Amino acid sequence: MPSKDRTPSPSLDSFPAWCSPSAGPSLNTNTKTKTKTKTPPPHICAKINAQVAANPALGRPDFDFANHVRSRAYTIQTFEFEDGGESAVLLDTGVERLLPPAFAPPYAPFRTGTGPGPGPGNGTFVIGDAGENGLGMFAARDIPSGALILAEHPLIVAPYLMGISVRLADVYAELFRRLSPESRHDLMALANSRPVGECGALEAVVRTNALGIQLRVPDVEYPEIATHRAVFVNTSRCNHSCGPNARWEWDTHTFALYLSAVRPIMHGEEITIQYIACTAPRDERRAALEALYGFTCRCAYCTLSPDATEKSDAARVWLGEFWGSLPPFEAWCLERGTLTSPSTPSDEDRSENGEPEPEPEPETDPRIRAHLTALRLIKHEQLHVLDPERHVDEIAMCFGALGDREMFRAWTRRVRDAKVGVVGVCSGGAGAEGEGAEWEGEGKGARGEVFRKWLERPESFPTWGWKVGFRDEREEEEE
Ligand SMILES: C[S@@+](CC[C@H](N)C(=O)[O-])C[C@H]1O[C@@H](n2cnc3c(N)ncnc32)[C@H](O)[C@@H]1O
Repeated sequence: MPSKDRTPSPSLDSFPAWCSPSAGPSLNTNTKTKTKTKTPPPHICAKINAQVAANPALGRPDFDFANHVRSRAYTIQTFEFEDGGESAVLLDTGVERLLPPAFAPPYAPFRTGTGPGPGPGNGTFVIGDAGENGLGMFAARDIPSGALILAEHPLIVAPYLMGISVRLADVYAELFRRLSPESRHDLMALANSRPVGECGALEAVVRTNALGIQLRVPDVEYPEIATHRAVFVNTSRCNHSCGPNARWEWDTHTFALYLSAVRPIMHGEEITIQYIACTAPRDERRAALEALYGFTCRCAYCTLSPDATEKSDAARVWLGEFWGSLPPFEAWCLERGTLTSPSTPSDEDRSENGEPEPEPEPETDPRIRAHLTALRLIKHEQLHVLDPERHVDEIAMCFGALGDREMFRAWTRRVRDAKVGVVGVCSGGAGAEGEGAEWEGEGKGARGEVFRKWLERPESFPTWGWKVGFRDEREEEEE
């Protein structure tokens, strides 16, 4: 039961594009040109290289800005979508070549925007007052875990790092000029948290509201950072929480973002996302949000008592390192390596967040114990963005490998309920209002069949009895 790997949304740094005059490729707004360029001054390259290397979200410790600039050429254009949306984009010509000739329609009910201020949303969310945090997005109905909240195209997209010799402000001004008056209005109505005078108003709005989307950069001599800044009318209204109840995913095929619930969200509850990965300790998270987005996080997980913060930090760091330190499933089947569990929060702590996961039996296998601990900590820290289903999946696989019919069936039912019974989209569609709209499941047929087969005949599960088999073989060898 392999589950889909999700990469965390990368955070955005705040250093300016290289602005040295007449040394980088120029911005060509009409044609796709490749300009021979001089290498930027070494002090600029060194500064940018250091900043990229220091940002783990970019994953490029070896980045070389001089090479990057030498191989760059950009186009600037407006995409108009059949659903009425529009995006003004500045793209590397290599990125642009990889885009489909026409974008597929979004996979789901779509709404381009709700206007600049508090508004009706799409029947699933509304934009409203979030107190000290300004405006925010709120659930306009109960939203089940896994359900899609909205899909939307970005208003503006530009590379995070531009090897370009024009001022960043001019790039954004040109993108802005290409938008319709409504889109310009929506864009400039978004929040601005940058200090006055740090940069122009437009750039400040982009920096405050941009999410880091990934657009692959192909066939260039020096493959570069795929992170691009993208600003959205609605999703950019979502405030950050270190225990968010929603996640967004970018899809290049439809050139759209999909926002979905990671746990049930109650009617009226604020819909939050994470701007940075939230498995770092509190002080690191706060410092990153301060540096990257210019605000001090006020979420419930950043304002715990010192004692609770210490426990929360330990749990988050442990969860963040979990998959990297877990020996491969096959190695576990061969009994090579285990993963030790950290100390877990006490029962009283856990009761705040609903029913705790059941304590594992003392004789439970260490790998299964570790997954159970992870599930408990995810629930306690409200870190459902970390995919609790992945742990449920693995627990079912482990019980399968151990040949434990009862537990395999119990956990496989949980996997099935999460994957098959799960809601997909709000069938009321864009603009559906009131109680009439229903949540539809997806993929019930074929996937449901597979689960039925495994539940009826656990031996048909691909890795059934593996661990027992290897143990028996070893015992025979030893004899
Ligand atoms: C992308 S905007 C989010 C929408 C914004 N609240 C609005 O009024 O449009 C980001 C800004 O919202 C505020 N914000 C978001 N999450 C916050 C949090 N957890 N704590 C404090 N301020 C937050 C900060 O001012 C931040 O710069």
